[in-house]
Amino acid sequence: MIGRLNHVAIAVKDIAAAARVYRETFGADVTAAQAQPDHGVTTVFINLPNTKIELLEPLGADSPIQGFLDKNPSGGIHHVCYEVDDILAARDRLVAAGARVLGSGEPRIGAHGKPVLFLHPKDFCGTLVELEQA
Ligand SMILES: CC[C@@H](C(=O)O)C(=O)SCCNC(=O)CCNC(=O)[C@H](O)C(C)(C)COP(=O)(O)OP(=O)(O)OC[C@H]1O[C@@H](n2cnc3c(N)ncnc32)[C@H](O)[C@@H]1OP(=O)(O)O
Ligand SMILES: [Co+2]
Repeated sequence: MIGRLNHVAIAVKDIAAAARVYRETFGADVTAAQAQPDHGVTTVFINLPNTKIELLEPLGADSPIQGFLDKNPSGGIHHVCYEVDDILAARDRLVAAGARVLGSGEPRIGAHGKPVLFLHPKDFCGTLVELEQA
C-alpha cells in the first residue's frame, strides 16, 4: 500500500535556528518558513536527493505538536510521511484492519497541496504516520 517516503518530520521549538543548522552546517537546500494555520504548525522543508525533512514549529495555542515538545524539549523525530496512490482506499483498508485514523478521519490538504491523513502512533510501532496522496 505505501510507496515513497515523502518526508521525515522533526519537531523543534525554534524553526529559524533549526533551518540555520540545516542550511549552514549541513549545506542543505532549505525552503522559507511557511505558516500552516489549518494544521497548527509552521513548516520548513529540507530538500534532499531522495526525500525531504520537514521541520515543524508550533503555531497557535492548540498546536498538535506542543505535547510532543513538552515531552521532548530538545525536539525530535515527530512523524514519517508515506505516499499512497489512493488515500481513501488506504484509509478504508487500514480502518478495516483495526488502525486508528486521527481527527475526523477525512483527509485534509497538507503542506504540498495534497490530501493527508494521520495514523495513531500506538498502532504503528510507536511512530506517528502521515499518509499523503501521491
Ligand atoms: C503541515 C501539514 C502536514 C504535512 O503536510 O506534512 C503535517 O505534517 S502537520 C503535523 C502536525 N500535525 C499532527 O501531528 C496531526 C496528528 N497528530 C495528532 O493528532 C496528535 O499530535 C497525536 C498524535 C494524537 C498526539 O496528541 P498528544 O495530545 O500530543 O498526545 P497524547 O497524549 O494523545 O498521545 C498519546 C500517546 O501517543 C504518544 N505520542 C504522541 N505523539 C507522538 C509522536 N509524534 N510520535 C510517537 N508517539 C507519540 C504519546 O507519548 C502518548 O503515549 P503514552 O504517554 O505512552 O500514552
Ligand atoms: Co508532515
